[in-house]
Amino acid sequence: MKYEIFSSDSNVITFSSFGTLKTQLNHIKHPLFYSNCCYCNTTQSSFITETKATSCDIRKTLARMEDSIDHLAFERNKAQFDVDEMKIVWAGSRQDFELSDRISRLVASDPAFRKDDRTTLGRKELFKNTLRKAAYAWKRINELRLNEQEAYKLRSFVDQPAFTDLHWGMFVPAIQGQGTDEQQQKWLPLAYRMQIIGCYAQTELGHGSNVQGLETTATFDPKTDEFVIHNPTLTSSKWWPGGLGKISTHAVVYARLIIGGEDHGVHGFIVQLRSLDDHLPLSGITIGDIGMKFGNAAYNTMDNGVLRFDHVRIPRNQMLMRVSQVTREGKYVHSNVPRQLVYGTMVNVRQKIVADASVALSRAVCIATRYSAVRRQFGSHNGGLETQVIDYKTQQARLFPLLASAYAFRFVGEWLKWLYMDVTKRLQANDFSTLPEAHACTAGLKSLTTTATADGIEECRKLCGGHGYLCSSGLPELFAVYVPACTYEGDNIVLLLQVARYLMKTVSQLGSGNKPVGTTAYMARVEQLMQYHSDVKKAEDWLKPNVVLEAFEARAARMSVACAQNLSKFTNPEEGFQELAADLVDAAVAHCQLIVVSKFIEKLQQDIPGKGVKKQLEVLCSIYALFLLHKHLGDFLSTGCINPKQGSLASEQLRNLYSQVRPNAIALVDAFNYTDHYLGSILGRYDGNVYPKLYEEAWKDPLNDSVVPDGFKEYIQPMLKQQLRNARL
Ligand SMILES: Cc1cc2nc3c(=O)[nH]c(=O)nc-3n(C[C@H](O)[C@H](O)[C@H](O)COP(=O)(O)OP(=O)(O)OC[C@H]3O[C@@H](n4cnc5c(N)ncnc54)[C@H](O)[C@@H]3O)c2cc1C
Repeated sequence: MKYEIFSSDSNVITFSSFGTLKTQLNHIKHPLFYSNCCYCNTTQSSFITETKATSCDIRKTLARMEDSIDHLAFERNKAQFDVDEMKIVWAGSRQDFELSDRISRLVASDPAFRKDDRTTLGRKELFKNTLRKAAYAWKRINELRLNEQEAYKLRSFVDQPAFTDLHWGMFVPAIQGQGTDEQQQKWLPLAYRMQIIGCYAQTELGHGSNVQGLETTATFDPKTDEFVIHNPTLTSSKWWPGGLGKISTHAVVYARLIIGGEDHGVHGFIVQLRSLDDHLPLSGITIGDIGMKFGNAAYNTMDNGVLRFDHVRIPRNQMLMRVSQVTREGKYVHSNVPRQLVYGTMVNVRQKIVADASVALSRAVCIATRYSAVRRQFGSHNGGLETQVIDYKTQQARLFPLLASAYAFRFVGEWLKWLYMDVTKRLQANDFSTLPEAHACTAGLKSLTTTATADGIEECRKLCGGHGYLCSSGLPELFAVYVPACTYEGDNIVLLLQVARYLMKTVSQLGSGNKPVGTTAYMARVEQLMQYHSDVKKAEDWLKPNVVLEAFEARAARMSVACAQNLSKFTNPEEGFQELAADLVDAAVAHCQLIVVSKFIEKLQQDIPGKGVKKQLEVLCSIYALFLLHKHLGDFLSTGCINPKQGSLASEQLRNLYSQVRPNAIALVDAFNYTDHYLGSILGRYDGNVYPKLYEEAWKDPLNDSVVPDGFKEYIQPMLKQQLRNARL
């Protein structure tokens, strides 16, 4: 089909494949199309209009029209549920939805937050661009008088890691959690107004996971009533803290407290690093950035830093003294505030990481799902359309479990937020009974969700074929920014080993009257779970929440019990723990997967309004659980929880579920309500107008600034002309 427009400058503009032109003409009501538009009234195969507009006007108008076409409308029309209601479920509440929606649009519509050229910037330019955005964001936060939650949202939608993340996310909470009332009164108002900027300096060149191995010292000098902060070795240099390299004026520095030659272990100290006037490092301090990190742009917007102290003195009252104190006389005393309070802060930080995992995974899934509906490969008959790649069963089997995981992580994150509030309330009432379990549970969920998200983003990149590898797909940068989440705030394996220790302790106490609590409560039924055999007889049986839950409980309990039995064979339990570490990690993963599955099921027991919304969530919940069962079939079979036939029935059911998700896939990712700005992906554009935009984007690359590249004359021409021997290389 061919469409022609004759313009006043006698140009004929020809267009093909304008299937939706007619509806668009009615919608746009551009004066250009009011007269002589025979296409609107006839069914003939060409569209001819004469107009006084110039060809340039027409091209622009048609480009605008093209932009207003929703290429995914036919997919959206297939949805069997109320997307607006799902948006509210995803956001947590109507209020949360409205807040997110408002702030994300505010950021998206402000050209100062543009980020489409970010991956082509050099490090210095990129860093300056980050500083400008951070300062502008802070200005807008103040101008608009945003509250804490709104300000947090604004910073996240700006979507560019910056020193402010550490200031608000680590420095402020460290003082809130570990500072005395007096210290909080002194430092927090300065931090809240950003009159000082802080970071969290724990990790050293030689030690990260093993915090007790830190070497920086803080030696008390009773003569001057000061601590002397010092780095005795190269490996004791602080290394990694975000915001430290170039920006922070202050840091919470973790160092070994030494009094009268006695080592009292690692404590936190507030240390000023740079002058508040000229930003130069204070005397005795060496400080800088640790260098480029993985990926283009990505986390290179952050100044992760190196820091060394050469006998730097700070007043005694800058040790964070909520839990333990050093008196004027140099006595080390514990306050009456319990040490476990520190774990409360950790629970808070980790629950935020779990919430962030669902956001990062859902962004990647949104991009891959939309693009999979746009992309067509093979399957054309008689010149018809090729198959959308989302219709390939292999694509569905890779993509839909990730979609389900994004929802699963969203709900477990929501539950963790509740858990943190519950723990806080209990701590205030001096009830520490649930703290170890909450601590193990958040450590495990941090590990599980960040690992699955990092792997999931990479899978989404592959799901987008070659174009997924382009920076303009948004996926390489998303991956590069996200992947260190597997390492910071606790290496994921080290965390799983902590969970395993907690599980072994729980198993060892079974029958002792110490009842397992919270997420380990199922262990109380260990005898029953050891006898369990699934009674699944047909594929649909796997849709029953209780059937799934019992299988997951039995698998987790049996893996823990097996580890405990194997451990008991070792005379030295620590040696046994090291030897069996890989099995222990598997047991911890099984336990954490059970938590996610059970929290998804619990969510479905709530009243969820909106046409078809609950049904969709039920499908996703079953996909999440059965996908895990399929992936870890070896665990379920070797522990004897299910038999091979039941395993293949689960796979059969999974295939059915994928078919049920297919018509709803686009609407399910629309429910995340991400703006195109936030997604930052041409492949994931809401309107699905992928190809023209990819084409346009290519020409914006700095390499295309000139037709003949810089360097041609010196290096390529001599090669072509066989003159390399004389060339100055
Ligand atoms: C982007 C980024 C930002 C960061 N920001 C900050 C910050 O703001 N402030 C800060 O203080 N730090 C920060 N860090 C540091 C981070 O917290 C540490 O890197 C992290 O704690 C891991 O410690 P590590 O690097 O020493 O790893 P290691 O512990 O050396 O890990 C190396 C390997 O050994 C394994 N391993 C270690 N111990 C064990 C064990 N007991 N059993 C089995 N395997 C083990 C690990 O699984 C891993 O595979 C940041 C790191 C990154 C990457």
